[in-house]
Amino acid sequence: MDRINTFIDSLPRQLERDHIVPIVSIAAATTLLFSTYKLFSNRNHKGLTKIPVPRGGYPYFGHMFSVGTDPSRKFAEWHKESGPILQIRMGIQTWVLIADPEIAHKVFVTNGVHSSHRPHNTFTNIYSHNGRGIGFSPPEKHWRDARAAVISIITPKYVDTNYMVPITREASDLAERLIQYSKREGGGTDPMIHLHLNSMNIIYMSAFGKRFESVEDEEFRTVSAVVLKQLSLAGPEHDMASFFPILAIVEYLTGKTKKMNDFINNERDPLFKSLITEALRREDTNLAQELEKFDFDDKAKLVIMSDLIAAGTDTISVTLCWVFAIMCNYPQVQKRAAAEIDHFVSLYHRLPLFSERNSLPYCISMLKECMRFKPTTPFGLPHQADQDIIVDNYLIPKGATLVSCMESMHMNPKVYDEPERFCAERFSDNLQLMDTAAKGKLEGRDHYNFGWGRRMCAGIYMAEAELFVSFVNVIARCSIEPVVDSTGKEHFPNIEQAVNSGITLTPESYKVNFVERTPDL
Ligand code: HEM
Repeated sequence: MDRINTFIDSLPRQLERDHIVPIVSIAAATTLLFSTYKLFSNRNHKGLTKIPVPRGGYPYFGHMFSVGTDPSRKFAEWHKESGPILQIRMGIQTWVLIADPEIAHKVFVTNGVHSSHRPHNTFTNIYSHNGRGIGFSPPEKHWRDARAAVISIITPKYVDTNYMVPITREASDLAERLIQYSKREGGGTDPMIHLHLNSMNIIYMSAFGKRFESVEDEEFRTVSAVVLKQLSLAGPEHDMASFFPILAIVEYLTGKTKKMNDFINNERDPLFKSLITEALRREDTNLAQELEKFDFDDKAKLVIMSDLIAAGTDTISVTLCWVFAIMCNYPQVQKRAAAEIDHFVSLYHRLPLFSERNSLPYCISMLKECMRFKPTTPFGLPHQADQDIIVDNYLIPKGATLVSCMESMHMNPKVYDEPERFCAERFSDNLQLMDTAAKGKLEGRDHYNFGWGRRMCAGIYMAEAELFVSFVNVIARCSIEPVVDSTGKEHFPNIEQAVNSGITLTPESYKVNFVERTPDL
C-alpha cells in the first residue's frame, strides 16, 4: 500500500489526492473484473512452459512499482535471479523481457513476421500523426515505403559518396571546439552539447541541406530542444494511461495529452514544415527533395524527417559521450588508441578515412567494446507481438510488449567472457563493420545496440562512420583528461551510473579537459 500511496503522491499536483483515491480504486476493481474475465477466457496451452515471473508484482499495478527509477538495472537483477526470459505486468500491459541473444533472435528474427509491431504509446501516436513515418508506424505498406525511401539515401554507397566530406569536416570542427571550450571554460567542458551539434549537423545536412555554425546558434538550440523533448516524451513514464486506462481521465484533467498535442502541432510541425519548404528550394540534393518522388502526404513527410533527425542525433551523441567518459577513465586504452592513430599519420601524413578503418584494429575493437559496455539505449525500441508466438516452448502472448534488455544482454556471461570487465581487445577477432555484424548470423554479432529483425536500425553504416571519424579526429588532436580541482584531486566522469533519458541511457553529466596534443592536420 505504501507504494500505491507513493504513486498517488507522485501524480500531478493539480489533482487533489481525494479525487485520485477513488479513481485508482475504481481502476483496481475494473482490472480485477478484467483479469477474471481474461483468466476464464484464456486459451488452453497445454504442455508449454510458463515464462518465469519475477517477484514484486501487485494486483492491478503488476510490477510497475517494483521497477523503480532505473528499470534497466532492475530488469538485470531479475534476469540474474530468474533467467533470460521473463514476463511482467505493467498495469494492463504484459511485457516480455529478453536477456539472451539466442532467444531474442528466435523472437525478433525467426518470428519477425509477428514480432515487428510497436506497442501503443500515447505520445508516439500523437508524434507520428497516427502511425505515419518509420520508427513508430505499424509494419505495413506505409512503413515499408517510408523505410525504403530513407534507406535509399543512407546506403553505404550513398554515405561514402555524399556524406563522408561533411562527416569529416564536422569531426574536425568538433575536435577544435572541444579543445577551445576546455581552454575557455577552465575546469573542463561538458562534451554533450558539442556532440549534439556534431551529429545534428550531419543528419541536418543530409535531410535539409543546411548546418549550424556554433552551439550558441539560436535555431540549433530550438531544434535540439524539440528533438530532446520528443525523445524524452516517448519514454513509458509519460504514458501512464496505456498502463492504467482509467488514468486517461487524470491525463485529460491535468491537460497532459493536450500539452503533447500542442507541442507537436504548435512547435514540432511548424518547425519541420518551414525546414522542408526551405530544403525544397535548395540546389543541392537532400532527403526533403528525394521524398517528393514518393507518394507520401505532407504529414507523412514531416514525420519521416522528424524520425530521421531524432534517430540520427541523440543516439550518436550519447554513444560518443560514453566513449569519451570511458577513455578518461581508462587512460592506458586511450594512449593505445592514440598511438595507433599517430602511427597511421606518421605513415600517410593525414588521418585515416572510414574506408581505411582496417588499419586501426585496436580502435575498431575498442569502439565496439564501449558500445557493449555502456549501451546507448536501455531497451532499443520495444516491439509488440501481433499474435501468440511460441519460442523454446514458451508462450509469448499476443499483444505483449517485447523488450530487448541491452544491459543484461551485454553482460550475459554466456555470450561474453568476464562481461563486467572493460576489455578493449574483446572484438579483435570480429572487426567486420557493425552493419555487417548486425545483419549477419547471430554468432557473428558484436553487440545488440542496433536492435533486431525487420525493425533493426536503418542507419547502422552511417552511425559507425560518424562514430569512427569523430573518435579518430578527437583522439588525434587531444587527450581526454580528468578535471583537477584546487586541492589537486582528479575528478573522473562517473561511468557507474546512467541517466534514463526516455529512449536513450546517458552518462551523468560530466566535465573533462580536452587537452591539445597535435595541431589540426
Ligand atoms: C549509435 C547510433 C545508433 C543507435 C545505437 C541506434 C539504435 C537504434 C535502435 C535500437 C533502433 C530500433 C531497432 C528495433 O526496433 O529493433 C533504431 C531504429 C532506427 N534507426 Fe537507429 N541507431 C543509431 C543511429 C541511427 C542513425 C545515424 C540513423 C539515420 C541516419 C538511424 C535511423 C534509424 C531509423 C530510421 C530507425 C527506425 C527503424 C524502424 O522502425 O523500422 N539510426 N535505431
